[in-house]
Amino acid sequence: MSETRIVSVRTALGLMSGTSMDGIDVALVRSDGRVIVERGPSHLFPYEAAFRRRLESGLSMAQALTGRDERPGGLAELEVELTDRHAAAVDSFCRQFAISASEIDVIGFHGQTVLHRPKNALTVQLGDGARLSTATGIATIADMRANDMIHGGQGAPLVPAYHAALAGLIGAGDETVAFVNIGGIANVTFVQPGEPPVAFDCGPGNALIDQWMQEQAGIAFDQNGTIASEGRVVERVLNAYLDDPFFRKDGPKSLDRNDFSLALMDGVELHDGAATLARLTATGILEAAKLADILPARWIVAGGGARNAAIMHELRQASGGVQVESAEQCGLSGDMMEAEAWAFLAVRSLQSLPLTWPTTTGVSRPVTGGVLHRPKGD
Ligand SMILES: Nc1ncnc2c1ncn2[C@@H]1O[C@H](COP(=O)(O)OP(=O)(O)OP(=O)(O)O)[C@@H](O)[C@H]1O
Ligand SMILES: CC(=O)N[C@H]1[C@@H]2OC[C@@H](O2)[C@@H](O)[C@@H]1O[C@H](C)C(=O)O
Repeated sequence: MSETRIVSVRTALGLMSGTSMDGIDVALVRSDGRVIVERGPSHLFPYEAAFRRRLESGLSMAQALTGRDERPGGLAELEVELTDRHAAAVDSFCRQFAISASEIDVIGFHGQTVLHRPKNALTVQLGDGARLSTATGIATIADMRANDMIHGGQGAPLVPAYHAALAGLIGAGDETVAFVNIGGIANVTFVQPGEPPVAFDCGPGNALIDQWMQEQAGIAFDQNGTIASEGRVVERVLNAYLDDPFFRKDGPKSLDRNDFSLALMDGVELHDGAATLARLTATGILEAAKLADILPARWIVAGGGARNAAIMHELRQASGGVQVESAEQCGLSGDMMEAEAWAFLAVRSLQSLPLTWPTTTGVSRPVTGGVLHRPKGD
């Protein structure tokens, strides 16, 4: 009798509170952990300015942490509030899309990164998986970065496993596709046929631009890159940023939100500063292909930075004729890709499939990850 492998398709909800700290992205994905069966609805639940400021102060408090589970000062309280906001987002999402919690097999819960020090094998995400599971009544996988670090990995990026599956979904075939995420930090994944993904963080994304806009103009971000489009790149400042050894280092490598600052921007005018930082982001992305020595057939750009026309213009100018598309142009969601990824990773975690590879985080061997929490009383 021939053995039939039964692969179960799970319905998963991914929850992402990214480094830009703009809110909670929620996305539903159906998958067997290898193939994306369906990309379901998704929604952003934005943080109001006051909570965003509390998260920013959480980042400052976290500077002193030496262990992943330490929660001194206001961090414990902040973690409870953050978790409860995620539970409320799940509840609103289910109501909005008429989904019953019982239809969701698993939640992939990222939490909020408050500290990332790969050199010290330390990455800290606020978010209480047990509390979220009990509040929602849904099995929850949290702490997906931890096992990677235990096995010598950077703990980031984790989204490449999903990029690889997306390449299958869009029918990339024999082509090498580069997926770019321009979030608070930018990261790139090269998906080559028949190979594990090659990925790393490649430089600042929107976080630095947002800080610049806030500091210089009192506004949260450079909408559509309009300010940058009216400025001129200050080569002296650009080169000073690019002098950072990070840009010459081969991957795997990952960044903390605070690894780059505005310290080099002294004396720069608002528009020129925005233009310079947009060029910096684009340069970091394109340099990644040189560092990896991979020539992609196309670049697919996701994350909030894909809406910054100045960054997209810079990428297209300097890509050497290689097509640069937004995720939407490929029928994907640029805003929700990471939340979808966390749903997909949760299914992989349930099946003990690898979340990371030596080529994505530098982990010693492909490893799974995540900690499963079941609702109390189940
Ligand atoms: N219309 C727009 N024009 C320009 N920039 C935009 C626009 N919409 C969003 N952004 C930028 O995108 C950011 C949010 O990006 P995104 O949600 O991808 O980041 P994140 O997921 O928090 O970060 P990360 O991927 O690093 O965890 C905003 O802070 C803003 O800078
Ligand atoms: C430690 C951490 O939260 N890193 C984030 C951050 O934001 C972008 C980049 O830096 C990436 O490495 C990672 O997030 C994505 C979702 C990832 O792990 O793939």
